[in-house]
Amino acid sequence: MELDQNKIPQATAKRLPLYYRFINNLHSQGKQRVSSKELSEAVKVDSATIRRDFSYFGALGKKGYGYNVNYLVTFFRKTLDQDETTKVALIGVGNLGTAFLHYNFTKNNNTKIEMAFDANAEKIGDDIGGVPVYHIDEVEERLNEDVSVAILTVPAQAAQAIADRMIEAGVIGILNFTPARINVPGHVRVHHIDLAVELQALVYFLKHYPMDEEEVEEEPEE
Ligand SMILES: NC(=O)c1ccc[n+]([C@@H]2O[C@H](COP(=O)([O-])OP(=O)(O)OC[C@H]3O[C@@H](n4cnc5c(N)ncnc54)[C@H](O)[C@@H]3O)[C@@H](O)[C@H]2O)c1
Repeated sequence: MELDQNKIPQATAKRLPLYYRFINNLHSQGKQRVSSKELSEAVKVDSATIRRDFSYFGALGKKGYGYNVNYLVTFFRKTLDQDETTKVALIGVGNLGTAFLHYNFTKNNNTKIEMAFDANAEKIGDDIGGVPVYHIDEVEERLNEDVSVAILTVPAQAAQAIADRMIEAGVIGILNFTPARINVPGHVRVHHIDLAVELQALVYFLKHYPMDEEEVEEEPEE
């Protein structure tokens, strides 16, 4: 059941946590099997894509049976390294940042926001959703080697300087919610989440690829 990570297309790999969350729920409910149709409805990915994705995992659904939930759970846990918790730092405890701190990520997967930083003295010292908020000037002393991922929810104009600082402190993954494009060295991965772009994409897809209840067609790859 070994998986060569390099052979999984990136688009498939990105859907892994989504699949994992749902399959894990089924598993904890004691379900033994799941059909690609059920999966498709739950994770909102068309069933042809699911079948193709799952074939990369070596999970071949049987007609009239579907997929074996135990197999999938074991596989996803192993692949996503769910035994290990990834520690995350959040920078910018404003509207968006505060909402994230209240959201309990660990319920669904093993990432945990360990600490948060802000430049505003009024926000320092608070404990939001169980996460301590420190002054941004303490980044270097607070961030230890364990924290490898940072979520950026600062104003756009602060994004690059903050990213540089985080990387200097050992961060190798950045989830960037600011509209700013940031430059990073080659060993750092940035995922950019731009709600305006996502919304535009949704509207575009609604216009050009209207949903058809009978659909089995594949969505275009990113
Ligand atoms: N609020 C939203 O719905 C939303 C949606 C999509 C994207 N965004 C983007 O996310 C980012 C945050 O948005 P928001 O609405 O939470 O803004 P906000 O103004 O409420 O929060 C920004 C926080 O960052 C802090 N900050 C400013 N400079 C800093 C620095 N140098 N170091 C550390 N902290 C610093 C501020 O004190 C503040 O607490 C923005 O870039 C925004 O464009 C927001």
